[in-house]
Amino acid sequence: MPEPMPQVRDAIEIELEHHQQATRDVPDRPERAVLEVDNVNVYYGDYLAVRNVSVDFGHNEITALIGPSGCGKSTILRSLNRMNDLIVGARVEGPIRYWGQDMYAPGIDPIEVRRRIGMVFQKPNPFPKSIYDNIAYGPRVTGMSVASMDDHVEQALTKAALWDEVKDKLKQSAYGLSGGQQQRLCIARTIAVQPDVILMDEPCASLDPIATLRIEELMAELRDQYTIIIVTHNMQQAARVADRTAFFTAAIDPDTGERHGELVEYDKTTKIFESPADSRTEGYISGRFG
Ligand SMILES: Nc1ncnc2c1ncn2[C@@H]1O[C@H](COP(=O)(O)OP(=O)(O)OP(=O)(O)O)[C@@H](O)[C@H]1O
Repeated sequence: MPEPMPQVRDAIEIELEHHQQATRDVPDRPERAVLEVDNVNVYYGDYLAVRNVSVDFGHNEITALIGPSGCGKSTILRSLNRMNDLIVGARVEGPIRYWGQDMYAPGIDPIEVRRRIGMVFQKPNPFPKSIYDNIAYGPRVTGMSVASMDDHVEQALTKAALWDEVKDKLKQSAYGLSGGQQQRLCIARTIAVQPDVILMDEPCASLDPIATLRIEELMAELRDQYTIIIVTHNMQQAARVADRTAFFTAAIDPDTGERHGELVEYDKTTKIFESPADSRTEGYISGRFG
């Protein structure tokens, strides 16, 4: 096997060292799966975007989905809380179980699925409302029973490590916050409806390095209470924050010439970056392709 590019390798090794100091022991396999993706295909119209994906996401773990552009990371992420339902022509085939229940079964309310499995997007997208109302909105519209909305807002902002920065301006517009603060507000807004899984689609892609670090620290704090699944293009970020990593790629079907995304390898993050089982993973993490 050819030697990895040294600078990419060195950077990841430094992050892994940081990761090992900062994270707990991770069992070889998730002990309790919150979400089980069982041989799933996802289509857009007739196009099979991702095929035969099977993966169990562990409770109170952070899992990173990595891989080259177009391999289906966001497609899989969106299928984990039925966000693909909102895309015309998108279709998920095969069960995805949330605590053992097929979330695509008839009679399952997709709104309730999205309350329990929240999502944070690449670009911070606060509502055009005050900081307070951004947080209070979800509990109000879902009719959540909250003893004191003021306390509830404070708790969500505290969990998202934003309270101290905004406590004196709760009635001001969320648009007055910095990008990193807006992203933490969006995390607080997700937390406010009491999910147990938080999906993050490149949550730091539009943030500077300091704001990125705050979000990564926040993820580590939230892991004790939530299960986090993050799509990232940044391999150092995966090495820093994730307990487990799933590597996807896109392969061309020789019969049809179409590209389909597939899961190549899923394992503990240290294993993926230090001794991957598949040469395609090795090629990607060492920067030889992708
Ligand atoms: N709304 C859509 N309609 C049709 N095809 C789509 C749609 N969204 C994604 N695709 C296709 O599905 C495949 C997987 O895309 P997806 O965005 O999930 O990949 P990705 O790995 O998240 O990519 P990136 O890293 O560039 O965000 C691609 O071929 C893409 O063009």
